[in-house]
Amino acid sequence: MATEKILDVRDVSTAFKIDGHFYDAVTHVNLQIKKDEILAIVGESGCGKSTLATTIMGLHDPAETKISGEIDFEGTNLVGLPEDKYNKIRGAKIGMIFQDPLSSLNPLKRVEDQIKEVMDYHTDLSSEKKHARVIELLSQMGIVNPERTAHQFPHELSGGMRQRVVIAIAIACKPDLLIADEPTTALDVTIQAQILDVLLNIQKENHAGIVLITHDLGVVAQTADKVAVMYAGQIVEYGSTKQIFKTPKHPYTRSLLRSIPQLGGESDDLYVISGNVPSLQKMPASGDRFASRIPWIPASDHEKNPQMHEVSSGHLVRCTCYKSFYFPDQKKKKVANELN
Ligand SMILES: Nc1ncnc2c1ncn2[C@@H]1O[C@H](COP(=O)(O)OP(=O)(O)OP(=O)(O)O)[C@@H](O)[C@H]1O
Repeated sequence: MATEKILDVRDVSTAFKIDGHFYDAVTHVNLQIKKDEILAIVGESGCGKSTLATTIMGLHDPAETKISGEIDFEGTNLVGLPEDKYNKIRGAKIGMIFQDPLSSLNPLKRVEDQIKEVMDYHTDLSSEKKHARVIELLSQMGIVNPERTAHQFPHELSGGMRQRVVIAIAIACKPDLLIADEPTTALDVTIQAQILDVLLNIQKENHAGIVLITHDLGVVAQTADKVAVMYAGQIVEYGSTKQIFKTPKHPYTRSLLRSIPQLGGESDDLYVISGNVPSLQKMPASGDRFASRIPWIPASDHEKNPQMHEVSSGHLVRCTCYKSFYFPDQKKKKVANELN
């Protein structure tokens, strides 16, 4: 069913143990994904995107990580799920594509054996059927000579081919949910476009929900249905791709959009967001976490305990500071206009 919800992340926080103390890398995140939907998670490096993905995949050491909240995947809460049960879901019902295809592949095994491995674990298909599926998957990935590629080792393939193999492994068992963490970042621009096409085709054919993690807003504009903008472990804005690109509200979203020339509509000048994402130990305990990077906005414009506000149907923004936000050069222009 096109509107079936497959993932419901409710109030999820993930904290890492550093020097004996736990610090949040992901703080009270809520998001949902339906079948046939692509949700993009965007934000600078260090905002917690990968941590959220690996939390959903259950890839954290429980001794070093504290996870709270609920991750409802097709009716099963993944938080605290025993490893044997997780193993049945990972690879079969949830597939993951990592950024660097070379480190995701075993250099000593032929492509065919690596794709078969996941089927060996999750299916009881015969060897012939598995071979047929390998060839089908490699063809679906746009590989022109799948029999040849199936017999090659990773080092014999280009970066784009390797990423196609990684995607083939991730979708071999037709997962309902695919998590792609920066799937095109390590590739050059023309190959990036081909890999995005592959992902879009998979979504059409398999009707999977896709969580696409990226810092590339161009990729988001081309592919996503919905966007979650993450800053310092929190989602600061959430909405349809159209809402986020046409009527961005949160100062962070507006700053990200203005820092890419072709999509930011507020000025011709390229904008640089000053400062850095705070480290986990230096995360502000209260207030808008982005406030220190827009110091010209008075503290009184920020909420003390910023909440998500629905500004239009399905469009949520953290903190009311967006109401009075402006970029410094916009203020100068405004004053100049008033003086003339
Ligand atoms: N295992 C860990 N132990 C301690 N801190 C961690 C661990 N993994 C990530 N972090 C910290 O958590 C924060 C979020 O990191 P994360 O990798 O999730 O961000 P990201 O938005 O995915 O960044 P990138 O785009 O660079 O992958 C960062 O401050 C990072 O240093």
